[in-house]
Amino acid sequence: MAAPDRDGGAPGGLDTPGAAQDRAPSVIASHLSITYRVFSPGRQRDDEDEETSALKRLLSRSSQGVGVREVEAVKDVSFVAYPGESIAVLGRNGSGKSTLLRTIAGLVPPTSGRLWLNGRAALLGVNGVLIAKLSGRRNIWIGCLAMGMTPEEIEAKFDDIAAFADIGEFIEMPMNSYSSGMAARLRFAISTAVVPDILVVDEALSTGDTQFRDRATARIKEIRQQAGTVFMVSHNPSTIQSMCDRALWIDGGRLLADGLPGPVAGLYTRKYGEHRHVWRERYADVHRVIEEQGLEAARDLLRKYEPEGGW
Ligand SMILES: Nc1ncnc2c1ncn2[C@@H]1O[C@H](COP(=O)(O)OP(=O)(O)OP(=O)(O)O)[C@@H](O)[C@H]1O
Repeated sequence: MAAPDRDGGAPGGLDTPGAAQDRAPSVIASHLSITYRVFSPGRQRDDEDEETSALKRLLSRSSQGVGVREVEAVKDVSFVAYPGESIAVLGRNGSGKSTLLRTIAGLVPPTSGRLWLNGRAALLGVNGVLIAKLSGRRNIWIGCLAMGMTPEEIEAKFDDIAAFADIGEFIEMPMNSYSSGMAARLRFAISTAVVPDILVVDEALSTGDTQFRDRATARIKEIRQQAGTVFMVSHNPSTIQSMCDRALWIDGGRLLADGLPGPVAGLYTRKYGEHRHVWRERYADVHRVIEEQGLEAARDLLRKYEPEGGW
């Protein structure tokens, strides 16, 4: 398939970053649309409970009240990504970011348009396969096997994964005894044990302490240096600026802008102001600082966030 024009889906008119355009693209999305079909069980009779009513209508196959609703989550999105790029996907709640990323990771099929991947894509996060009542050690095995590693590869990488997760003796304890930060570190360590050609990160970096974030950032840089392409959803402007060299702004399922992270994040912020995601991240930062450095440090941080004219 011929590569579509790089600016084809980015009516924002922003300069696109100077990626390694002499290299073959890693991802080409051409007029990509993704629609969910949601079964809606229709109206419930007054004299029946919800479950019975839905079941009856299902079994009777009556068309009355039973419907399929379509949700167009991603609409006519086109872009070309290159190895070594780290691309932030910005957008409000429900704008289609996760759907786009899940499609890139091969988890949701496109409804129309074309998606071409040069290499293996992996969604960061092995949540679905890990078993909370089993130990970290067992979960490393389970997660790595699920990612297609051979037992020999797991043996060879095991110590590195455990060291990256930095959970000490907890490795022998069930995962449900971990703090959220420990669990996040373990998941991240497992997920990045093999370097995929295309890494898809959906909010994984919003958990964990500052130190872990730094290590996670370094690990993502390493992946990029090994010629991987990274896509990540982030609502945090500083993460976007420090970790990404390109940003896609998805609004109502459409690609509104595609360009350097600064200008795209600037446009986004101008349209939506301080979106509540930013504040959610800030609250999380404040809580973390309280735990790690105490109240006084958290107060300093809050002062930094204080809007002009005060609270
Ligand atoms: N599995 C699903 N079945 C039906 N509709 C879905 C499904 N997943 C998402 N949607 C719908 O698709 C649209 C896009 O959702 P998506 O999760 O991709 O947005 P998002 O930008 O990632 O949102 P958020 O920032 O809240 O995570 C929304 O209207 C959502 O309700």
